[in-house]
Amino acid sequence: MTVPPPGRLIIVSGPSGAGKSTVVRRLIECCQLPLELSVSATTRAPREGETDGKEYHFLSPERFEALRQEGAFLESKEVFSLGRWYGTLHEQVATGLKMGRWVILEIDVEGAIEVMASDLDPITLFIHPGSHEELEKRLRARGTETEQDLQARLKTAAEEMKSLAHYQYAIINDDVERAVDEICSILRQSQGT
Ligand SMILES: Nc1nc2c(ncn2[C@@H]2O[C@H](COP(=O)(O)OP(=O)(O)O)[C@@H](O)[C@H]2O)c(=O)[nH]1
Ligand SMILES: Nc1ncnc2c1ncn2[C@@H]1O[C@H](COP(=O)(O)OP(=O)(O)O)[C@@H](O)[C@H]1O
Repeated sequence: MTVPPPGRLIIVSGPSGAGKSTVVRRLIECCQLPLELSVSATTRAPREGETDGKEYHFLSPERFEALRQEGAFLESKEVFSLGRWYGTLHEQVATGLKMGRWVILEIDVEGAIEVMASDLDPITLFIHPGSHEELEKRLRARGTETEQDLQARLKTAAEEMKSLAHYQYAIINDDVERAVDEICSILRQSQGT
């Protein structure tokens, strides 16, 4: 039996609305690397069109807390201070890496900094939309948040921008295909490192 080459961990952070999910989805489709998205757990409600187990594992707060107590999470955070939790499951990451996959964590800055301090040696990318005005425009156009949620996301975005220096690469998502090409090149260059 052939042993697969070792996997890599990739962290993608950036303000809500920057286009992380859009870019990551396209990257997985078109970059010729064994990429896979780590499906996080969350206590937030599914949006229209989201499926349990695909975008997230949607859990009750009780179930999430039980998993946290059991140590099932590599990291977990209350993002946006609205009482909703998000967490990366150890198992998702371990299984992917063991199979030689390049596992992508789409996580907030606090969670990312915690993983950066581990021995997992992630490639770290921070995606941003170019300006705060553009971010607000995208969030409003997406139309998935209440006004309270939207304001919390914009406030957190301003904070998250201050952490850009913690990341190896800053990507401006002004154009999805261009951003995807840039990230794909970065990942290809890091092959073998
Ligand atoms: N720490 C941590 N943050 C996460 C995780 N999953 C998602 N997030 C963060 O939570 C934020 C909100 O996610 P979501 O509610 O899906 O909204 P969206 O990013 O605006 O589509 C994202 O921008 C991510 O940065 C996770 O497993 N851990
Ligand atoms: N380069 C871009 N230019 C314009 N709109 C974009 C771009 N990238 C993503 N979007 C749109 O912006 C919104 C937020 O993108 P999304 O991928 O949901 O962001 P995030 O995952 O960072 O919260 C979506 O409606 C998406 O279609």
